[in-house]
Amino acid sequence: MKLVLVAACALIDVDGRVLIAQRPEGKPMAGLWEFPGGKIEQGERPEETLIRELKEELGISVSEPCLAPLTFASHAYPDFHLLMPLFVCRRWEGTVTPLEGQKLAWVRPNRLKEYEMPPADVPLVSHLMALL
Ligand SMILES: Nc1nc2c([nH]c(=O)n2[C@H]2C[C@H](O)[C@@H](COP(=O)(O)OP(=O)(O)OP(=O)(O)O)O2)c(=O)[nH]1
Repeated sequence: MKLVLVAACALIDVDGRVLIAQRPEGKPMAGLWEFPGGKIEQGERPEETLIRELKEELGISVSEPCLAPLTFASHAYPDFHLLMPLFVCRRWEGTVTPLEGQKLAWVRPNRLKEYEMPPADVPLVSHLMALL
């Protein structure tokens, strides 16, 4: 079974809301809501992946000390096993902008369950609720 490493980040605004993004049409799991992030590339550390992805997807600059590890997902999809650390970040520079045409939503943790997420993400929501 292929092991896929993905780094994900819950951005949290001053009101304690969490940013989620809708996976676009044409991608696997299209329409589901996920945490921003992406696959960890060869030679990258997860923090570097997130700094790169948050810039590419959302146009914001994040510095490494602002990325705090929260928990991780370990989930068997039919065709690969996902190992995904989830960081939280409360400070960034710039304005969150959907640069890849994705829909974004700022959601209170107790309402995250109203948004359908990939199965790997479901256990992560309670960790966010406990944090916030
Ligand atoms: N970014 C992110 N990915 C997630 C989450 N939950 C979850 O199962 N995934 C999965 C979906 C994908 O299989 C993988 C992330 O890959 P990706 O978004 O960089 O890539 P992709 O599926 O668009 O595929 P590709 O075109 O880059 O090959 O992790 C999540 O909360 N955030």
